Amino acid sequence: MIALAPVPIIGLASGRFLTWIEPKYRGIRETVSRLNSRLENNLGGARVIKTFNRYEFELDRVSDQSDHYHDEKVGAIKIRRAFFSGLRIITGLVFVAMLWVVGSDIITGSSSALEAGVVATFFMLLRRLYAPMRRVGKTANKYQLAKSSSERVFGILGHEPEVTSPEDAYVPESVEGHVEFDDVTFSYEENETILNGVDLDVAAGETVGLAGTTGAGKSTLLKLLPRFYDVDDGAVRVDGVDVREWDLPHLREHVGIVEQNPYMFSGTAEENIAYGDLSVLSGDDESVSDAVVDAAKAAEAHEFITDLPEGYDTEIGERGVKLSGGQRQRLAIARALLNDPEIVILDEATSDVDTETEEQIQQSLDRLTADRTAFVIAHRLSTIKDADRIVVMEEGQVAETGSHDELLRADGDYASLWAMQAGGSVSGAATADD
Ligand SMILES: Nc1ncnc2c1ncn2[C@@H]1O[C@H](COP(=O)(O)OP(=O)(O)OP(=O)(O)O)[C@@H](O)[C@H]1O
Repeated sequence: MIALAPVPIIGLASGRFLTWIEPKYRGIRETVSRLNSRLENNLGGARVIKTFNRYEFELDRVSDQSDHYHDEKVGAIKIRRAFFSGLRIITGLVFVAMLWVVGSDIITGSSSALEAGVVATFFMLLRRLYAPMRRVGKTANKYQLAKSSSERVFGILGHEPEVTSPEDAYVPESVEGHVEFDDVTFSYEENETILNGVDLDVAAGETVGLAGTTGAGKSTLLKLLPRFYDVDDGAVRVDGVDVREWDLPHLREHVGIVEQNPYMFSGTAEENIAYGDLSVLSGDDESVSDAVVDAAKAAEAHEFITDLPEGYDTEIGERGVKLSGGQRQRLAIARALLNDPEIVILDEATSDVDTETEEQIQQSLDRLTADRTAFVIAHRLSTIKDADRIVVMEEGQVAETGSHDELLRADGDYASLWAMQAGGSVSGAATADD
């Protein structure tokens, strides 16, 4: 009975231990993830930190997070140490008590059943009984540690995407590229309407330029087309079918996007262009795919790529850090050309580049938008001057539509934006162009 006395005590203590250690382990996971994201931010924003000389500030913020992590970790270690030491003390004390009782029995000869050899064997077996009992505690500890880690992992894995394909999704045999925004209302946050009743019918093959003051909702409107978000009210239709009824991968395959600051993966120039259509990669390291070269030529990117140290095989580094903004844009246009979508979205593709680069990008854009439905958001109005139609957005609504000449004659928002740019307050490009 003395030998078995620790069993219920260890069982109870293990139960208490689990409830004490659980919040500590969860705290450790949370603080370490905050510390990691702070470090990642610092690495990603290293240039901004250097520019503003914010070493000390960032060091303090990292130290703060590091201290929180340290405190949580030390808290867990204290509980763990108390628990495991407690287990050893309990089993040790029982061992001593057993020695005392049995030993004195043998010495005094009061128990005829106990011989020294039997007692020695009994104590050896007792050690074998206590070792797994202590292991129960260790297993409980590992279980709790794994539980708090897996809660975080499965929390992410189990996250349901808000935008998914419906059952019996629409899969088109061919796509024309007719796009309708029908009374579209949208907000990112509740009660903060960003788009308010936008109506826009764009024929297949038409090029629409979007203009308007910053924050008017131009980018947001176009994010609804490949379903990065869903409308709150109204509908976005492609070829007469609501995008929410489309098979999502098919929809996105037919909508190409060139962002102002396109993302480049670490890898070669060829691989980054081929991302638009991975089937063109032959797997042969020696030769460059003809389709990639054709796309690069159409995007005015071939020349600078062949000037790179290893041409198309040059590693352009994580996020394309070895390329200029204009070069990255042309690679992104080549990537989109290779995918050959029926609908393209170009978001402010010509801002922030010099005049020569702008001309090259303009040429590649013209090739990209030809024979496709195209939406071009541009801060430099010269980029969209020749669009079939220009849509001016203000405060989440369509304020004006028409051709460049019609809008100038109407003397509204577009005319004043144009006059402002021609006056050189935004960029000199419009002046030169006009
Ligand atoms: N992911 C987001 N979450 C919450 N609000 C957002 C998000 N993206 C944009 N907004 C808000 O939506 C409004 C419209 O932004 P949007 O980027 O569509 O404007 P824009 O007309 O394209 O502006 P710009 O010409 O400066 O790019 C802005 O007030 C912006 O703060």
